[in-house]
Amino acid sequence: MARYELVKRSVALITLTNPPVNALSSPVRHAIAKSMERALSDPKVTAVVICGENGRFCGGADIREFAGPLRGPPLIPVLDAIEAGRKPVVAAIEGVALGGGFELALVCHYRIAHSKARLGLPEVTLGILPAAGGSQRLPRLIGIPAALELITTGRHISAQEALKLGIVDQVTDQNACEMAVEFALKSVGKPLSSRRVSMLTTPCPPDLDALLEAATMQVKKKARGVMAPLACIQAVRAAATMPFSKGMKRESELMTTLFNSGQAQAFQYCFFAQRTAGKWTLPSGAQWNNSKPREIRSAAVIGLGTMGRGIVVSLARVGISVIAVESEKKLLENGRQMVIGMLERDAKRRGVSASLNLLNFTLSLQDLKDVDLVIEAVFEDMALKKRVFQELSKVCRPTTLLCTNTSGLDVDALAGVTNRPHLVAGMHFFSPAHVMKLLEVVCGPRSSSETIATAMSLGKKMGKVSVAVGNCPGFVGNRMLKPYLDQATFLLEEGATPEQIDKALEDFGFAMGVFRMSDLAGLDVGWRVRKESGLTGPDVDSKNPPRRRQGHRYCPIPDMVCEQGRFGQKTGRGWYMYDKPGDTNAKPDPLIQNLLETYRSRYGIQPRNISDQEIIERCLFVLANEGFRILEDGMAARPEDIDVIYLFGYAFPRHRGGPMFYVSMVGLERVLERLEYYHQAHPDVPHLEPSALLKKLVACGSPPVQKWREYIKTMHSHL
Ligand SMILES: CCCCCCCC(=O)CC(=O)SCCNC(=O)CCNC(=O)[C@H](O)C(C)(C)COP(=O)(O)OP(=O)(O)OC[C@H]1O[C@@H](n2cnc3c(N)ncnc32)[C@H](O)[C@@H]1OP(=O)(O)O
Ligand SMILES: NC(=O)C1=CN([C@@H]2O[C@H](COP(=O)(O)OP(=O)(O)OC[C@H]3O[C@@H](n4cnc5c(N)ncnc54)[C@H](O)[C@@H]3O)[C@@H](O)[C@H]2O)C=CC1
Repeated sequence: MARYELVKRSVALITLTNPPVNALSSPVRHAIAKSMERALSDPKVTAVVICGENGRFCGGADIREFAGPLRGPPLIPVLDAIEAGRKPVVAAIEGVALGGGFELALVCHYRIAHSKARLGLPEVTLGILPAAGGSQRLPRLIGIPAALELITTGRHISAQEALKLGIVDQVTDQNACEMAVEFALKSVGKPLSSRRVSMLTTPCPPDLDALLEAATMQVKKKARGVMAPLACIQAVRAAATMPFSKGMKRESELMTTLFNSGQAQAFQYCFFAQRTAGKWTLPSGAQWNNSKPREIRSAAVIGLGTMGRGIVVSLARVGISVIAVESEKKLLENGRQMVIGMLERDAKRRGVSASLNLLNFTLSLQDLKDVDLVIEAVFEDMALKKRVFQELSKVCRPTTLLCTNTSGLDVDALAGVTNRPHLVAGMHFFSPAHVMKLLEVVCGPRSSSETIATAMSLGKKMGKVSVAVGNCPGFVGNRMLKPYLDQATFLLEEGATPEQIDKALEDFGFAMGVFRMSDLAGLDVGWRVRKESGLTGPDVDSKNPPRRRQGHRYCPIPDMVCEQGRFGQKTGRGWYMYDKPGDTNAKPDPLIQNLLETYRSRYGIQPRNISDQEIIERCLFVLANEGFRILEDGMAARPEDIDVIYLFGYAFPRHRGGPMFYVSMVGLERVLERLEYYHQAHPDVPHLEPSALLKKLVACGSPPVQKWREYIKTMHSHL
């Protein structure tokens, strides 16, 4: 787990050998401790270099070990021994030095980094803090403001920035390890006391309290209810106000609190869930590691509306040439201006030049003869989409992949009108498509493994988190959203207000409650869908029986809001009122209060006090209940995929781990019991009826979420 060799006759070279990221697992910590002992006790050795195999210094603690009790030597004494040693130790940083890996570098007396290396303390993103001395050493090395920013955000920095901040001593374009050996030889005999970071005094700014207060306000605003950034600030305060040994004690206490909070488990679950989601499988046995994606050099996007523009930007900025198609000259010109503006702003932000030369705009599908892949993003209208796919089928070469960005229509029905159903799949982006990280890759029953591999790999290339899902109405994300939104409006009928429901969800951790979010997205979108599916509109008999449509409870309040021309932020009125159209500051609107009161009295509904607990349970348990049904139906391969979809597509709070992880933490038995209770109270809401899988899991002793797959295995899978 670490190789020891003597180089240049007097330098002990310790190479961490724990692929893929040289994480500090128990055997690695053990090997470092033993190697250091050997180097310090060998009189031939005058200096030490620590590096990592395969061009990666160290990715930090082995996160998998956090799930169990500590085994092997604890990290802190191993690090302390390096710093205290009487021979100079140089860290040769290539690839990454993250978390415990960065802390390992901080105890070395010198740090040499390769110009492409990235450094950081990402612990906060795992719900913890740098607890192997990082929160105490970094402020001593670079001062409070810079350390505070790095520790509370977990941001990775470049070697150049690390040099500027004084974290590394030298940056090289050459082999960092060889440079470090030369550097180590030159350091022999030089005094080490000023190189021991723990011995430095933290440079303390005069306005320390104000600085920490401002940081506290900032993190509270950015990450509602998340404990780790606040603990990071307290640890940095300790570095500023306490001697090193006391600061270490404080760091350790804060770490223990975070570890026992449940939030750390949720964050760490998210880390692995995100990586698991890329590992797709199809019923044919084809999967991520046995299917080859095609390389996509050119693509076309049809429709330059809200979604199409963002998709064009996502493709062009990773070097794919794009032909963008619209139906009318004016719309094409408008789309062109928008896309160019978006690409230019994006390039400016990233400090690169905009790849405008990759763009072509046309009104004719005939121009798509030679593209490798097409993404259709026209209106959500099956007849229109079928016409487009038939046309594409004729125009594009037979090997071109045809994808649709539909948010819920039958991908296989579209495949069926083409001459290449195996090359058709869904690529469901989220709005705004150039910003949102999620991509649902919809696998139709006839999509080939190469098609899925290509869509997944293209998603990755565009920087998306891609999740393979089955072909059912709404796929995974939107299918689950419907019962969640329904519950929110049922709660309005029963006595709650939009403000109350939003506050409960925001206190839970969502950046925006369901009504504020709907105002942002636009209320007309859902209204159009409801009209098209016959749930509302002039032809629907809304009185007979009232508040029931297509056999189930139906809440017409969202339709009534839309009938008043209130489409959300863009019209300056929605569930809330805004000072002017486009404004984002939502204020409670007395007209909505009136509407709700009139509605309740018309239907003889006695409003009742609804607790925040009921809001959370009804909205989120029903969300997860649909997730269980999706797993039963084989439309998602595992609960982790559902959670990743909700984390990246619907901003589910990360410290709750996603809807499926959240209910597993609440306890499946309790969730089942509450769903049964609510279903009894509202028998006309089928989504409240506990799913068979939830019942099965409870009957099997409520296994942890990572084990659910074993119970789903026997069921029919579309993935
Ligand atoms: C009271 C005292 C207590 C003291 C406690 C001390 C506590 C600490 O010491 C604190 C810590 O370090 S916490 C860990 C901090 N490090 C990180 O957050 C880095 C996590 N990794 C990354 O960012 C990327 O993998 C990275 C940028 C490194 C590489 O990205 P890539 O895209 O190239 O590769 P991935 O697909 O992300 O990863 C490849 C495989 O490696 C697994 N992995 C990565 N980092 C890991 C890590 N740190 N621990 C365990 N497994 C890790 C990853 O899951 C993936 O596995 P497979 O999916 O199975 O291939
Ligand atoms: N808006 C959203 O938040 C999301 C929408 N989607 C899906 O993306 C698709 C597009 O939605 P939006 O961009 O919101 O719609 P949009 O109404 O903003 O844009 C659609 C565009 O397609 C163009 N178009 C229509 N027929 C065309 C044709 N035959 N050839 C070329 N262009 C044509 C229209 O002129 C319009 O500019 C829909 O299937 C929708 O369900 C998916 C995810 C999120």
